[in-house]
Order: sequence, then structure tokens, then C-alpha cells
Amino acid sequence: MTGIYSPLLVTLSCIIAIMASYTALDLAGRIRACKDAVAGRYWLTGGAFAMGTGIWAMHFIGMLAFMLPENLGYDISFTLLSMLAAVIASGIALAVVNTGELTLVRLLAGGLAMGTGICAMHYVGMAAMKMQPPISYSGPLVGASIFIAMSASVAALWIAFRVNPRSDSPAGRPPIWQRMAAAVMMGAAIAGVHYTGMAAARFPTVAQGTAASLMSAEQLATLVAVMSISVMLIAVLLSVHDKFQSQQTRYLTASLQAANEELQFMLLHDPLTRLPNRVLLEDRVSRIMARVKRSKLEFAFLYIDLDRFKSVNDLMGHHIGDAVIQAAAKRITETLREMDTVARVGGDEFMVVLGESENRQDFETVARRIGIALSDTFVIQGHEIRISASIGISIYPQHGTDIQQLMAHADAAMYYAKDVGKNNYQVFEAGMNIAVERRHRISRNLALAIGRTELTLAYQPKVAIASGGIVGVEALARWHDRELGIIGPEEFIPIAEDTGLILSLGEWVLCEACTQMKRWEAQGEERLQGISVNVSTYQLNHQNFVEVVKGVLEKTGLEAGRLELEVTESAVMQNPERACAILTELHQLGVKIAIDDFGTGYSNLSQLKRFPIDYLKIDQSFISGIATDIQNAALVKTIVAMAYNLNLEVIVEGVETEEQLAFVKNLGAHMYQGYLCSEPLSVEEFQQFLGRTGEKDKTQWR
Ligand SMILES: Nc1nc2c(ncn2[C@@H]2O[C@H](COP(=O)(O)O[C@H]3[C@@H](O)[C@H](n4cnc5c(=O)[nH]c(N)nc54)O[C@@H]3COP(=O)(O)O)[C@@H](O)[C@H]2O)c(=O)[nH]1
Repeated sequence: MTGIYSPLLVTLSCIIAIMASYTALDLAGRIRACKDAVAGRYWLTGGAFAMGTGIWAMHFIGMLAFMLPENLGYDISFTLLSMLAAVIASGIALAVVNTGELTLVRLLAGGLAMGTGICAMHYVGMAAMKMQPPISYSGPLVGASIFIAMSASVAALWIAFRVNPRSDSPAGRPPIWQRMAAAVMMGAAIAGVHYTGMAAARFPTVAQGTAASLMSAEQLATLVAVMSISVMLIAVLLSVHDKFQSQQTRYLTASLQAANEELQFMLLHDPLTRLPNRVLLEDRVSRIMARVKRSKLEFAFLYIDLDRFKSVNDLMGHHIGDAVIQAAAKRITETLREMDTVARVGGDEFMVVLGESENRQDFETVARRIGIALSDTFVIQGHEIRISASIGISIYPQHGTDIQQLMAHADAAMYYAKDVGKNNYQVFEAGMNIAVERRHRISRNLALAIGRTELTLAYQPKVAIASGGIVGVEALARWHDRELGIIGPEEFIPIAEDTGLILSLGEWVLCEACTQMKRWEAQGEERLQGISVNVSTYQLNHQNFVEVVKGVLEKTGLEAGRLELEVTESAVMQNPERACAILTELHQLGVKIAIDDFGTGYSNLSQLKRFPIDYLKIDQSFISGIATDIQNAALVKTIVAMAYNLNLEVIVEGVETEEQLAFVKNLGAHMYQGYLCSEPLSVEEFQQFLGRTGEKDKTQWR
């Protein structure tokens, strides 16, 4: 009996073989990429089922494509057994592909197992065709089909391995067209086995289906269709999954790349200003240095520190402080050229590297420009803020041949600029290093000294000019450092202000002075109406200053009216609204307020009218030449007259001679302080002083 092939079903069988191959290859890739052992086992089982049923479906469609004159039946158990053989063969193939390395032995063993499975599937499937007399086979063609099965399996395993590299392979997954080409090759091999096997079969001339036939060709077609659709569905689902996963991977890769770039940026930039940080700056400097070495040009470091920034931050809050830093960064950047670099290297510190130049005047010009730009008023959220900058300059190679040296020298010059009054620039000179080293030591040692016996208070009497009697005392901080010896407040107070140490130092002074005043009260010392304490700008502007004063009064038990706070004119004028509010609160407690160093600031008396002031202290610089300097004399005269109008008492500082005293007495000033009466004394000396003067006629002391 001879049969003919239906071209449609043959084509369909080939398509199914290709689809099954594609599905199998894809699954093999997934199994190889899977790092989770349990999930890998699921993929293997699913893959074996999909590939096995695919091959099996191809085989039976191929059988159905072969139309015999007789209607034949198919034995169910053989049919299912052939499917099992295909699934097992596929499982073996996938397990082999899943190994780390495909050695020749493993490839041959896997190919043999898979080929055996395919042959078993084919010939068991053929045996499902129950006919009488049974089908006979041509030995050479069966041999050829077995050979094709074995070699196709080896080729298929090799292809599967090649198109599914390990997940950590640098090459990554091959493109889809390569996988498709591999699937076509595998499909052709599977179809080849089948059709060679079919050619080997000799069907009897007259054949009849046997009683064992339980499944008709239609039923078989239905089963095959279900299986084929399953394979196709798996293929479609996998492709959708694949697409989704590759989209996901692309998205994740893009986000990872963006995150990496941001991380890279963050590592090299300051987050607030987005300017380079010290690391990036150093990198750029080393490049400039390499260039400059060859060209014999110079380049400069500018160390910029914002003056009074700490009080802006404390006074107005960190959000305003941050905005000032950002605005300052912008202004600095705007003064520079493309080739220059500005970096933020600390809270209110910037470092500028000015690219190579032949003329060092250029560096100073830029420093001057930056200084001017930063001293212009900043308007931040409606607040007018005034700061300035102290700038230190070091030049390569004159001031150093490595980055650290150049930075240290620019830093030293910057501190020098601060020491000589801020709001200026200085080019590094050898002696500045020593000054900076001393400054560092002072701030280090001062932090340790607060609250220890190294810090003490000196007391200077206040004398009523009319009566000559002692009426008060001013407490002044003194420091004898174990390592550096005596350090004057002129030196350590500004450092304490710059470092913020003034808060704890100021509180200590306040507490110590009030405690001492309380002791004098307890001793029955009636002449001292009160004790005055200096308050720095930084303290006054600090948010909890009123609370600190209240706390000290409570702790020491001193009556508020016995405490007098001396605030400088410039401290008050830095933020008049806030200063006025704080001073009013303190004044309402009963604390007396004196404006210290009056005449050195920009204010005039009418501006001070709204402040709750009790005393004006005329700065000692006006007193030294008062008898000879007509201008100073006129000024003091005017201040005293206006103070009278405002109902303020005038204290004159720095009176050293009888002549000066006579002059201020003549003007009608109320009190004086100065060496004429006494310099500031230790507590013991002041005690003796009180004793000595107490024996004199109180009203006739001087
Ligand atoms: N915030 C704080 N500031 C303080 C504190 N203690 C001192 N200071 C301030 O330091 C500056 C220098 O003070 P000092 O060296 O103590 O000098 C004072 C007097 O010794 C000096 N003086 C007094 N009489 C004369 C004199 O006849 N001639 C002369 N040449 N100098 C004299 O004047 C200084 C007093 O200044 P003032 O405070 O303005 O009354 C100084 O600005 C202090 O304010 C502190 O604890 N906190």
C-alpha cells in the first residue's frame, strides 16, 4: 500500500518543529540564566514538556500528512508512550545544555540520549498505527533516520549551547534572528528524522486497522492540535515574557546608568551648590600643574571664607544660610573664566583655582572682583543680607609645588586677611603660616580651657565722675594657656566667634560674673550697683540668648537689675530689628543695656532711639587725644549732649590721665573707666582694691 503526503500538513509539521525548537532554545536560555535552583528545575520540566510535545506533535502531524487509502486507528498507549519518549529526550537535552561547559563527551552523550529519545518517539509512534499485516522497515533507511536523529541531536545541543551563553557572559544573549535561524536548523533536523523514518516504513498492500485501535485519525488530530496549540501558546507567552523582561532590563539598565552617573556626580560635587568638591578640584589642579610645569607659567589658589556667615546662619536659619551659599557660589562663578575652577570645600569656604597666567596681577584682580561681588547686598526671600569675604592667595610654584602646600598657604593667607579686619585679600607670605598655626592651636586649646581654671575674669571698676566713687564693675575674660601662655581677649575672642566657641565661653563668663557679683552682695558691698559683661555679635544673634541669660540669673540668684550687658554698636546694627527685639525682652526682665565702643560704627544716636538702652560707652579711641584733638573733642561733646537729650548715661572708656578726666567731667559725662582709676584686676586684687577705696571718703575717691 502506498500513501501520499498532504503538502499543507507537511508544511504545518515543519512549522511546528521549528516552533518547538524555538521554544526549546528559549527555555534552554532561561534555564541557563536562572540562578535559583528550584526555579531552574521548573523551567527544565516545563521546557522538556514543551519541546517534547512539540516534537511529538510534529511527528503525528507528519503521520497525518501521510494519507493511506485505508482509514487507520492509533493505539492510545503507544501514542502516549511516544510522547513520553519525546519529553524524556527533550529533558535530557535541556539538562545537558544547562551544564557549565559543553565538553565533547557531554555533547556526544547528550546527543546520543536525545537521538535515542527521538527515535524511540518516532518508532513507538509508528507502532501506534495498528494494521494487519504490520508495517515493515527498510534497514538502511532506518539506519539513516537513526543517524540523522543522533547527528541532528548533537548539532541541536551544540546550537542550543551556543545561542544561550551564560548570564554572566560578556557577549550577552544573541539577537532574535540568530535564535530563529538556530530554531529553523533544529526544526529541519527533527523533520528530517521523521520523514526519513517514514520513508523507511513499508506499509502492507492491503492493511486493515486492528481491534486494538482505540483512537481514530480525527481523535489523534484533535490531540495533536491541542498539543500544538499548547506549544504555540508557550512560545507566545515566552516571547511576551521575553519582551517584557527585555523592556524591564532596558529600563533598569537606564535607571542604573542614571543612578551611577548621579552617584559619580555626587562623589565629585558639592550637593548644595553643585560645584566641584575638593576631590575633583585636586584632580583638576594636578592636570594644571602638569601643564604649567612644561610652560613655566603660574597658577593661583584663592581660599575664600565668607565673613559673618555663621551669624547669618544662626540668626536667620539654615534655609537662608543655604540660599546665601548658593548665591555666593553663583557670584563667584560669574567672575571667573571657563578655564578656572571653583569648588566648595567647607561650610562657607570656597577654593578657586585660577588657570595659568604670566602676570600675577591677574590673580589679584580676580580676588578683588570676587570680594566686590560678595560684599554686594544679597536679597534672599525678601531679607537683605550683607556679608563679605576674606581671601587668601597662594601662587604656584612660588608658594608651593604640591597641592597640599598650596592649599595650606592659601588658607594661611585667608586667616591673615581675617585677622587684619576681614573683607580683603592677602597674598601668602612666609610669616602667615606661623600666625595660622597659632590660630589653630588657640581654637583647639580654648575649647578645652572653657570651664577650667585657665580661664578667669578680670574686673575693672567704673567710677562716677561727679562723686569719684566706685559705682560698678566690668568683667573681662582672661586666659592663661598652659602651652601658649597669656593670650589676650583681643586675640581669642575673634577666634571664639569664628569657631562658635563664643557661645559656651560667653555663657561661662556670664555665669562667673553673676556668681561673683552675688558674692560681693553677700559681703555687703553696697557701692557696686551692678556688673557689666560683654556680649559678642554672635552671642546676641543666637536664638536662645535670652534663655541663656534668664537661666544664668536663675541659677546664680542675681537680680536682673544688677546685670548690665554691653553690646557693640556694630552688633546691634547688623540686624537692628532682631537686636531690638532681643534687647527689649532682656530689658523687660530688668537687665541694663549699654552700647559699647560707641562712635566706631555707622549709627547715629537718632537710630538708637528705639533701642532700650541705659548707657552709652564712648570708645577709648576718642579719648586718647581728646585734650589735643579738636575733632575728637567735638565729637565726644556732641555724643554727650545728645545722650543727655535721650536720657542716657554716658560712660567714657580708656581714661588714663587727669587731663582727660577733667575734660570729660567738663562735658558732663557720668562715669568713666580707665587706668587712671585701675586697670582690670584679678578677683583677689579687686577685693583688695575695694577694701582700700572703702576706707577713703566714698564721695572723694577721685
Ligand atoms: N564678648 C566678649 N568680649 C570680651 C570679653 N572680655 C573682653 N572682651 C573684649 O575683648 C576686647 C579686649 O579686652 P581687654 O583686653 O580686656 O581690654 C579692656 C580693658 O583692659 C581696656 N582698657 C580699660 N581701660 C583702659 C585704658 O585706660 N587704656 C587702655 N589702653 N585700655 C583700657 O579696654 C578693654 C575694655 O573694652 P570694653 O569691653 O569696650 O569696655 C574688648 O573689646 C573687650 O570688650 C568677654 O568676656 N566677652
